[in-house]
Amino acid sequence: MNNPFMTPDELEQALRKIGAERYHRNHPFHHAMTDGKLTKGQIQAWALNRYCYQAAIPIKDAYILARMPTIEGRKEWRRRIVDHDGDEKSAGGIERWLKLTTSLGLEREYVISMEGALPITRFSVESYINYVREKPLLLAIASSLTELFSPDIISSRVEGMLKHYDFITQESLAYFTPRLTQAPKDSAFALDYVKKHAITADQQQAVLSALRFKCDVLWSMLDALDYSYSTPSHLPPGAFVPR
Ligand SMILES: O=C(O)c1cc(C(=O)O)c2c(n1)C(=O)C(=O)c1cc(C(=O)O)[nH]c1-2
Repeated sequence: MNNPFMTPDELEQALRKIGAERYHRNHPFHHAMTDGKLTKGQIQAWALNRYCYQAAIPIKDAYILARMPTIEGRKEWRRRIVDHDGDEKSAGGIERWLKLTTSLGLEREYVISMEGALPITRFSVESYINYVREKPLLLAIASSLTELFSPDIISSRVEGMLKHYDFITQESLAYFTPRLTQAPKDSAFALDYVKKHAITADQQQAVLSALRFKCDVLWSMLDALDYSYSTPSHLPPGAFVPR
């Protein structure tokens, strides 16, 4: 099928439509979380599995950084890595995520080992890293565009969790506060890049499928949690068992 060439703004609209339909904000597990329907064990499992994603982000960003041809682009992508890994002055996002898992009663070393993560979590995260490593730079950058939609899900998550779970505090959710300013900065750069560099109809279609792929990564991680922790007998061998 021949797809027509879109203006950059039409491309942005098409990307936003994908987010509206496929972003993990629409997942039943997210709704259960924000409606106060999850047990502490399910929230522990979510935080433990999500650690794998957090830990992968600077790795995939390093693959992008290595291929960025401009100083401006490298500076931007280096900042993203520092946001997650931290520097001499401040702890990064991964460390802040570990504060959350620790506050939930999970042992730091156990979380970092990823031993208790679900197989699908590991496969999804690995496929994201591989995607970024193997695809052209344009698509690697496009796959980060789920961040266009993350401030909204983060706000609803934080609000819902603080309202419904007495074991969650503002402090334990501190990971998310800087994300509300970091993510718009990240996604503004990435969106601008994609709008400028997707210059054929085929490239535009590829950009859209990169975003669909990334939505699938996030969606499958919640599918796995939903399936495995709704019914204890669905737990794969070796996975974290809530006590
Ligand atoms: O809380 C969320 O639901 C959520 C989603 C996403 C996302 O949409 O990929 C990211 C984050 N958080 C996040 O904290 C983060 O640092 C991040 C980096 C990226 C990326 O692909 O480069 N996505 C996300």
